Amino acid sequence: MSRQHVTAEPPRAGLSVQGLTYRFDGEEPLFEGLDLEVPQGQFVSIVAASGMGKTTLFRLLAGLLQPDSGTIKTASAGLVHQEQGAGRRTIGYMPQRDCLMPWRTVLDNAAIGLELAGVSKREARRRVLELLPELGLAGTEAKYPHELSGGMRQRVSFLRSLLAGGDLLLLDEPFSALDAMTRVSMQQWLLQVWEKHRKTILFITHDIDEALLLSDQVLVAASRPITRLEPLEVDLPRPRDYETTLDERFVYLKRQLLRQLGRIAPSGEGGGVL
Ligand SMILES: Nc1ncnc2c1ncn2[C@@H]1O[C@H](COP(=O)(O)OP(=O)(O)OP(=O)(O)O)[C@@H](O)[C@H]1O
Repeated sequence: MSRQHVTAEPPRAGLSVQGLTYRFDGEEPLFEGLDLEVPQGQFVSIVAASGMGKTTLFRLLAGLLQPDSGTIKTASAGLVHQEQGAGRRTIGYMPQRDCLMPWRTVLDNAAIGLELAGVSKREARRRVLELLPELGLAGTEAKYPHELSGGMRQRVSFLRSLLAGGDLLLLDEPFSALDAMTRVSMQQWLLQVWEKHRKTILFITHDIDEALLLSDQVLVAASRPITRLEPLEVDLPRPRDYETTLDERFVYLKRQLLRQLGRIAPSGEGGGVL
């Protein structure tokens, strides 16, 4: 993309949040006047300490909770919390645990988001079968969740969100329950899938290396209530793979990010996972 083009046409927002304020009944506020803009097709991660409200933010974005005030818009859905049905259908929400239904096969688990959005069972199954090989799930369509590894279950869960989410995917610590080796291979897998589909992704993680490896931008929440998210641009070239984590630039960005997080972690704590 040329510089001139970027100047003339700023990227369209995949997600635009303005003035978001929310508190649970009788609790301290979690968000106060929060603005958040995610350009369409970007991969953006949110890193924050436990209990700051990341999952609550996703539930607000998905339309599962109603903000006290503020607006939430996606590229095609318009106002999420006012056009509830339409808003929910265009956002794919992948929670921490895979939530696959044990009595449904891979095919039917992956297809359910489309079916709930009104797509016929036949068409939903066709779309799932088309994507299974690309997602490393060829030949698993008739299997049940208990017959799959943890990584495979997360791939099925991701596929369900990918198919259901028109233009925005919310991924809430999708790899946190996986062992270290599987986690690394799932990160590489997600990079490849995302580079092909280029959906707008908002990704929650406690893992700094994971955030830097995957993202175009990392957002840091430094204080509670969250009034702003401090951005760090991750200008590492793509395609990326695990070797990217050894680049000098990666290490530089990691230092920057740790500094930003220093505001919420005691100084001297330089670990990779919050
Ligand atoms: N239904 C609820 N009613 C009241 N308080 C809640 C409810 N759900 C969450 N909370 C509180 O809101 C705060 C934020 O919770 P949330 O799960 O969004 O945090 P988080 O940043 O995702 O945490 P973690 O990283 O540990 O998953 C916590 O203090 C939590 O106890």
